[in-house]
Amino acid sequence: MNKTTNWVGQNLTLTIDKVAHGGIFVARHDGRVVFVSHVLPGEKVKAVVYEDRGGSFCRAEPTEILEASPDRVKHFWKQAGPSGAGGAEFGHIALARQRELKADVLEEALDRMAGIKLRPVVEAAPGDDEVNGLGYRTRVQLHVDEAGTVGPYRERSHDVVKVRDLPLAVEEIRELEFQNKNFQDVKKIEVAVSSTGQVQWKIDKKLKGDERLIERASGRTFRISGGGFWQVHKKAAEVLTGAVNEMIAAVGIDLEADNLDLYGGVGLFTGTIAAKFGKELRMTSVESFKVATEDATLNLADLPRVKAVCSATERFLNERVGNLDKGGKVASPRNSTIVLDPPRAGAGAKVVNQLLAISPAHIVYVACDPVALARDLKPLLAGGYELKALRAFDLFPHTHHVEAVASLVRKN
Ligand SMILES: C[S@@+](CC[C@H](N)C(=O)[O-])C[C@H]1O[C@@H](n2cnc3c(N)ncnc32)[C@H](O)[C@@H]1O
Repeated sequence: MNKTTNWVGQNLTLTIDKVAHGGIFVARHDGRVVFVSHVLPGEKVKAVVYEDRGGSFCRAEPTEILEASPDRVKHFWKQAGPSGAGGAEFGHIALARQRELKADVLEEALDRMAGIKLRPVVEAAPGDDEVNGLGYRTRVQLHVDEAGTVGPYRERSHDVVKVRDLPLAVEEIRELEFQNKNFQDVKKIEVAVSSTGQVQWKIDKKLKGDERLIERASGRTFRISGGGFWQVHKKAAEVLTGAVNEMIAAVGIDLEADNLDLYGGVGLFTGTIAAKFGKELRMTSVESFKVATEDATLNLADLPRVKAVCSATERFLNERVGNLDKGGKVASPRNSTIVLDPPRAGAGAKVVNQLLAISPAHIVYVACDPVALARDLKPLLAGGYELKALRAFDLFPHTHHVEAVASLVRKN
């Protein structure tokens, strides 16, 4: 076989080398890379190629495990696995080993993309080990097919898989048993439950149940109206606000400075930073979704020097950078702390350059994608910041996702 032959349908015998970003594993065959799902490093497998667009790599899934890794376990979800229900692509791996693999991905991304040499520890959320990392999702998206069957999509497809249970969902969602009901003329069902016991679901965007969810985290209450972002794992808000506050405590915060909470959602970080460091905190939460900004305004209403602004981060920072050029009416940004928690794609070059122009004393970057984080860290380190601390959390057990929080301090 060579590069000019399309390998789709070929059953290859492969030895798996290492994990790659995105929940897949790397093997080599006949001079090409084969990305294989549902396997483990060190395993010998037979795998069928399902995608080959030419070039240096193709994609395959296992048909037979010839030599299994000692870290392979029976998948907890019968309908998952190769070409099965999506969303539990690490479910065949012992939980502790899943975290090592996530650490491998983060370590490699930091080294390759930002030149950072660091072996992160991926920490479990409290209580997860006791329940094998199940029952944590407070938000679940299900799809409905033409026959009315409700379930997750089959991986790499838009086919709905009939499942009997949703083992990653919290008890309150599992008890609703949407997956055992039949819906006609519906496409999508989104379910969310709050830590204070409310249940909300949307059937093709039509809201049912509680109109607003009330959440508690790190000593504060937050309301979230339909569509607003809230962290998925039931312990995520506590874990992430704890990490952010710990990093801020280690560096210190100037409560008078022009502190910012970028991609602020309903005000989670602003509220919990104020709860820890004082209600006199000056901070602006910047969020592009109007409904979430309205929630943030209410959630932060008791904090006299806090503001929630509805704006794209890029546009907001543009104005701040413009003000610097004019001598600036706003409080000095040089002493400020900026927390940012962007979507999966990361902050990107434009926002990173704006941050460098503002040059705050401390940047706390909350990231849900290790590669996007590493890509954004590189120019920040080159621009005069030092990586003071980095913590990583397993807030999506049985998937490849990993959350990281990085603390960057201006060197001079
Ligand atoms: C990962 S969530 C974090 C929200 C919040 N920090 C939290 O933990 O609850 C990212 C948030 O950024 C918002 N967002 C997405 N793109 C944005 C942009 N360009 N500017 C400002 N906010 C944005 C989303 O609506 C979402 O609320």
